[in-house]
Amino acid sequence: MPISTQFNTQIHSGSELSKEYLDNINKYLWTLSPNEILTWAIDHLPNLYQTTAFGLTGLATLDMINKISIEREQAHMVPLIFLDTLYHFDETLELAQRCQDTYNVPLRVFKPMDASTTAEFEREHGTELWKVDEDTYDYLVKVEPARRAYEELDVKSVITGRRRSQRGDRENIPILEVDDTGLIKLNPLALWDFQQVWTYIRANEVPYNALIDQGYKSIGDHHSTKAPSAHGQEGEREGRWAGQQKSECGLHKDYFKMRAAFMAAKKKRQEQEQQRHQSAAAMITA
Ligand SMILES: Nc1ncnc2c1ncn2[C@@H]1O[C@H](COP(=O)(O)OS(=O)(=O)O)[C@@H](OP(=O)(O)O)[C@H]1O
Repeated sequence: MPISTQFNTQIHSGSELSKEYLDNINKYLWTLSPNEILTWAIDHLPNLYQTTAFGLTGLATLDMINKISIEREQAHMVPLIFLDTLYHFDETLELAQRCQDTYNVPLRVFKPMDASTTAEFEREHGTELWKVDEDTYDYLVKVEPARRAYEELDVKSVITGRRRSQRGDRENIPILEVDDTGLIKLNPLALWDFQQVWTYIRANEVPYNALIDQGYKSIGDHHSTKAPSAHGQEGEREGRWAGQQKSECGLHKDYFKMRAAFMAAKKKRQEQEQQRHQSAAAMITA
């Protein structure tokens, strides 16, 4: 693929990419196929990883990267990061293993900081934290583990499975962006719709989640992913946080805002706890 000379230089960090550069490169990447976008990214982006929950978009991307690696006679060129929230369906965990076996791809798994099992997490935070305080839940199971992964692995760029046709906050996502921490994010299939992804998966015999055959289209934590009705799921992400305003898990929101909200909620909980202790102590001494 002949790369426009304007974009044929190695990128070292997100902070060097101006808004003007991002506007221009997005116009350029827009003209390329996902395969060409990934090839460009592999050759030009620093410390590149793929972050995936093994959704259909991520799986198609994984397969494309695998084909590029085979063509270059190299081992799989982009390692995976999976954030294990401890509430994934068994089918998702099984798929993670199947992908590792099929593609021989390095997989790094990150769990919440203070728990490696659901029982441990629930001992610390109660049995339904996602209902009681969803922002704290998102921070603990996705936002903080992701940040820890990026720091530990010195990740400078990540590939995500977000697409415009998933609507909501994703309606206008660019192919290349830089987040508030300076992390470069590549959304190589941003312009594809569900049908294009599904056609690719079938045509290339890509492994996929067994729940898809039961009508699910987007799969997250089991407690917030609704089973499809008899007619299946119309909107691609309608089964996620169904009936709630929410449509994102926090992973793709501003990190510093999410952290500030988490710290504020923690401080409030500590103050309430302290007040309860003081009232209890006052009652005993009265
Ligand atoms: N648990 C976990 N681990 C690693 N990466 C993850 C995770 N959850 C979301 N993602 C990344 O976000 C992409 C979109 O995911 P979803 O559509 O499921 O939405 S959400 O992020 O959960 O709100 C998703 O795309 P896929 O690769 O298609 O799964 C990933 O790039």
